[in-house]
Amino acid sequence: MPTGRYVSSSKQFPHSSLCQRNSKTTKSGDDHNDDRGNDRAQRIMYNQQARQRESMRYQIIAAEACEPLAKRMAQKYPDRFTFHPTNWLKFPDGTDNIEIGGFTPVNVISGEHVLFLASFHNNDVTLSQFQVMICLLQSFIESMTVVLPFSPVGTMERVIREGQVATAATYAHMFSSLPRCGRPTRLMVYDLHTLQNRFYLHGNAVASLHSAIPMLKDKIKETGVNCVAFPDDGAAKRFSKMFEDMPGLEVIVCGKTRGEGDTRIVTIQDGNATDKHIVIVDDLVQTGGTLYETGKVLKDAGAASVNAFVTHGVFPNDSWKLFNKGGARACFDKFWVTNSIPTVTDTLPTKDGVFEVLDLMDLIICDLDHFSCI
Ligand SMILES: O=P(O)(O)OC[C@H]1O[C@H](OP(=O)(O)OP(=O)(O)O)[C@H](O)[C@@H]1O
Repeated sequence: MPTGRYVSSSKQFPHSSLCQRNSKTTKSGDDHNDDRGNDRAQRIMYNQQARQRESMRYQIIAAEACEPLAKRMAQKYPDRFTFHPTNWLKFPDGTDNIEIGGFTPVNVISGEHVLFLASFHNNDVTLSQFQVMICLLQSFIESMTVVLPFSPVGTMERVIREGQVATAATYAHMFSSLPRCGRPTRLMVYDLHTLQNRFYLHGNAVASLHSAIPMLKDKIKETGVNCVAFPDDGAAKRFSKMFEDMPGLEVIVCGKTRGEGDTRIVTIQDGNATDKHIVIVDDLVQTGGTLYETGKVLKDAGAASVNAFVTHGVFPNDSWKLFNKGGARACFDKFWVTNSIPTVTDTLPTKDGVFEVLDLMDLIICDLDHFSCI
């Protein structure tokens, strides 16, 4: 049973290398500013607040698909996270019969900071999770942070005909209408399709936007990749600034138009692929048409090797099979994807060397303490 909201300083969360990259807030102030008394006092206060945030402890409630992640977090940092399994049951008529963990035999949730690990991989589980979020927010909790690594409706943010439903906006409406526990719900999302979607939230929910690109940068340093390629202008605008601290890394920007079905027409707009070891970077893969056409164009232009990275492997209808060894689109040496959609990436074959699933756990834990990482 938790004994307080914060762990003692001797049990603070140990920084991972991912956190150290963002650890400006926890470093002591530079001496050359000592003469500016106000600045120094402000900095000390800021650092104290940052340290307090890093030692904040959370009670974890997780969607069924996120239970393995919740267990791993609690196992690795038991002073910081306590996981309470929830019974996601159904009545015979298919309606929810849920019992949230941590309330019986003793209520250890009320008065605490709750971390809700969410996965919206279909409408049924999404509705169940909204019901649990409402119930938690009505249970006198101190705060609620929802980690939804992949927002599946991110691409449905606009309509071209009256009557179509922009589900990015309607989901945001549902989040915004959640009860308030005293402060707004923090919604942590990774590599949201379009950044402006954050402004669809209002009222009782605030978006906290994060990126998995730091994990790709580690892979670039480990391998011989010396060039990043963006399949379209949107991806270039979205991600290119995140690589500015890697001097020597070449950049290629492509242009994409969509045809019928999964037809994509890709052309190189800027940059030279000759003899480069390239990684194509995008937020998500669905049919794989975008990545495949980009890979083909880069190889035709003389690339020495081509790899792919996406944060979200959506892969409807097992479209990943085409990229696996022997598949009709097996054009990548490595295909990196995070486990933001565990129901999909847990099924990816990783033994034959094409797919590598990057674990978001340490990044999520680090990002809990750093509010703007885009
Ligand atoms: O694997 P695929 O089926 O090719 O889909 C993946 C592509 O779809 C999305 O872009 P989209 O073309 O929707 O961008 P837009 O918002 O500019 O239309 C996403 O950013 C990828 O580039």
